[in-house]
Amino acid sequence: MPRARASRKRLDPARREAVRLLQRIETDQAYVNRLISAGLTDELEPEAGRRATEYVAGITRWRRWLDFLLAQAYRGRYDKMEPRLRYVLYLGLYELLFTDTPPYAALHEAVELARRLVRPQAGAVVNAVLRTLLRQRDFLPQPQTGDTAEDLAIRYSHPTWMVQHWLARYGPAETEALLRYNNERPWFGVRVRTDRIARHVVLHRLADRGVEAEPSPVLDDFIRVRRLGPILEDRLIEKGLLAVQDESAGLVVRLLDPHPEETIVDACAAPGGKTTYIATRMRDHGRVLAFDVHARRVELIRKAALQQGLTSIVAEAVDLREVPTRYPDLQADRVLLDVPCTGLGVLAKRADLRWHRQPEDLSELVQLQDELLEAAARLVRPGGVLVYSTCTIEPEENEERIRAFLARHPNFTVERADAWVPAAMVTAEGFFATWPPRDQMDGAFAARLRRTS
Ligand SMILES: C[S@@+](CC[C@H](N)C(=O)[O-])C[C@H]1O[C@@H](n2cnc3c(N)ncnc32)[C@H](O)[C@@H]1O
Repeated sequence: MPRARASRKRLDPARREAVRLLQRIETDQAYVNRLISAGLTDELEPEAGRRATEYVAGITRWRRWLDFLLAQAYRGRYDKMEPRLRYVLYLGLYELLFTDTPPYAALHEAVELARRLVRPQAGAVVNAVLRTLLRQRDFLPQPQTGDTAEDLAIRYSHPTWMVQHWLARYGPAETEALLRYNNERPWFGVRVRTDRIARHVVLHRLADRGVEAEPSPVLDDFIRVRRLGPILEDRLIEKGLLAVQDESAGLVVRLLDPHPEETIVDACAAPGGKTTYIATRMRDHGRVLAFDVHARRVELIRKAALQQGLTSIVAEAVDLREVPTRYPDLQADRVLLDVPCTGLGVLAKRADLRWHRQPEDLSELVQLQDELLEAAARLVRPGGVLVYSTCTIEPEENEERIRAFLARHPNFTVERADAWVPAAMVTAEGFFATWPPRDQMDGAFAARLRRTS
């Protein structure tokens, strides 16, 4: 009998693992990216591990929209549904809406998961809910709360406060473009050590392996790839030939424009993505002093420097605010201050960040950003350069910090970014600012300031 045979079949390990991970995320408040690197069951085949993490990342991203649809189709009290049944429904609906899995297979797998991981009768519930939504797939119910921010936040699965924030600043069309971008599979930036391997050689090698990749249109030593897996498997990173780095981060280093033989301070440096690019641009001649307050993260800078064969980098665990007193004579040619920020420019890459951020984070971070700017400014020699950068699109952490800083420090002036980065990414005030849907990279900001006296 086909039914009896189907239920004896082994459950698909990737889907079973996805349900287990969803449970861990909810009960332990675990971060998705940490789980993905450390939490997978050991005996899982690599392909199943990849699929499980893709399910979990996608479901995490789309959770609010999935909840909305499931609540419409479920005949009981959705808010009282047992968590495990909800995870199975998330997975089934996610597969139906966002993957190439044939609908019949997605439905069948979800029903089997419910029968075996929840209880035999739960299969019927899953079958009914998913079939209802499958029938409506081309005209799904839409939120109509009467509040534009709330409707967009549900439809694109973001917290309402974030959408309110962006609507007020960017208007509905730009906000919707950003919300869409945050849910799409982004390009990943990869820096090529072009002093060791030509960019076109890397592109050919990736093409041979069927990896979608293209040269960066804005940086001659970067490429963009749709999947990082093959690069990691190829061990090109361990060999020091490639580094995963968003193009927006690369452009910040171009804006700093370090030269050989200079003394550079990378003031908030871990894990060292920009530090190693700075040293590479200096052909490893000069001094790059890399500070970070977290000792464990400082180890990552050292590891990256070693891997990439860069000896001009000296990394130290220290709170930046103590550096001017610890090293009263330190006067650098250039200082990069890549501050801790809300990270709201990188939501496309970090599936769960949107759910961890709170509006209150902003005021705390802004205060720290001001303090770090004060310390960094004291490390710049007269005539030297200070670059302040973030990976957020929030003006409070960007333009507003620089305007306030300039009001306190008349001996610093803005140098327009046009000479170092594409003009389309330069604001009227001369700052570097990317817009993810337009530039197809993370949202980032940087200001280049010159100390005049
Ligand atoms: C945006 S990340 C830096 C990313 C890094 N520049 C890169 O490109 O790889 C901000 C860093 O600031 C560090 N940080 C936070 N508070 C600090 C402080 N008071 N002093 C020094 N570093 C600090 C954090 O540990 C974090 O590594």
